[in-house]
Amino acid sequence: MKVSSSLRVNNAWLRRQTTDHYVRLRQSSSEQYRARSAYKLIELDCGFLTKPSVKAIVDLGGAPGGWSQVIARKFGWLDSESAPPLADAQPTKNWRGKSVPARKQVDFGTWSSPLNDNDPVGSSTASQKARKGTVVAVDLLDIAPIPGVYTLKADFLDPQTAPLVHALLCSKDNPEGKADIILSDMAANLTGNDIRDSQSSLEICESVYQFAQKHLRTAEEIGHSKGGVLVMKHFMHPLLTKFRQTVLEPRFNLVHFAKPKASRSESSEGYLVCQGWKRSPGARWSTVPGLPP
Ligand SMILES: C[S@@+](CC[C@H](N)C(=O)[O-])C[C@H]1O[C@@H](n2cnc3c(N)ncnc32)[C@H](O)[C@@H]1O
Repeated sequence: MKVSSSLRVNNAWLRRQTTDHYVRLRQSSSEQYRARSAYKLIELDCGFLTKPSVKAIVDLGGAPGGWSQVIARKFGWLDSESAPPLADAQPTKNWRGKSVPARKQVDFGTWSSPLNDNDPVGSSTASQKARKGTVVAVDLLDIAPIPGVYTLKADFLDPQTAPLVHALLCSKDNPEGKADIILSDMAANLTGNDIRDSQSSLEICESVYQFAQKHLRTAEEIGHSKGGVLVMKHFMHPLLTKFRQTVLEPRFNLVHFAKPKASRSESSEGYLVCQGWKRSPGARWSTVPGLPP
């Protein structure tokens, strides 16, 4: 009997799904993570997610929401019914200065606020106490609401996106709109062309780094010693080691490659974990056409 190749692929996928430790863990655990990738972040976290000074986290490539669920849980949002006070809702204006109420279509994407619309401005002491931090998750795809998480549907590589992420980070406790931690699990759709795919991955890392240069907090006790933390997914690229050595290492106290156990061994993905963002300027870098060095 002839077995079609798509049937064979489906069978292999099914076999992998039913035997995979993390798929089973996800299905049996009470956390109800939306994606097995949640366990990658849990393994990558060397304590930075729980530092008391961490108040603002950006989750890039956040759909379907596994990493944001992990963060929301660490911040205490998932243990509480209460929403943050409306007084902290940002932005009240979009990047063009237009007023943007919660849950509104904006010019290049949709963002939704984690706020409870019925909660009047700063009215509830309980909600003040429950406020543990700001989470902004960005993806090309929809992210179903998660308590405590602003979700923004937009292309992070579009230059219009970064100002909106920044605006969402701004609050009365964080008027500069700095992020303590920037996470990127972004991956472009694979084309099957290894050179093109690894180039896209490096371009994504460069864009995330450029965002970090502007928006990552220095000097707080967060990662290794002081300063913000940046975690970026990457695929193998001939220039990756150079990028790490010339760009990341001069700007962070500690940079290491990590391959969490939850990351499938057959995947060439890995993560750059950079801790302790320093104030001093490092090497300038850009191979992305159109982006300033
Ligand atoms: C591996 S998934 C992330 C899984 C996520 N960390 C979780 O735990 O649910 C990678 C995501 O990156 C997103 N992505 C890829 N390129 C992007 C871009 N330019 N802007 C925003 N999101 C992007 C994809 O849409 C995809 O949802």
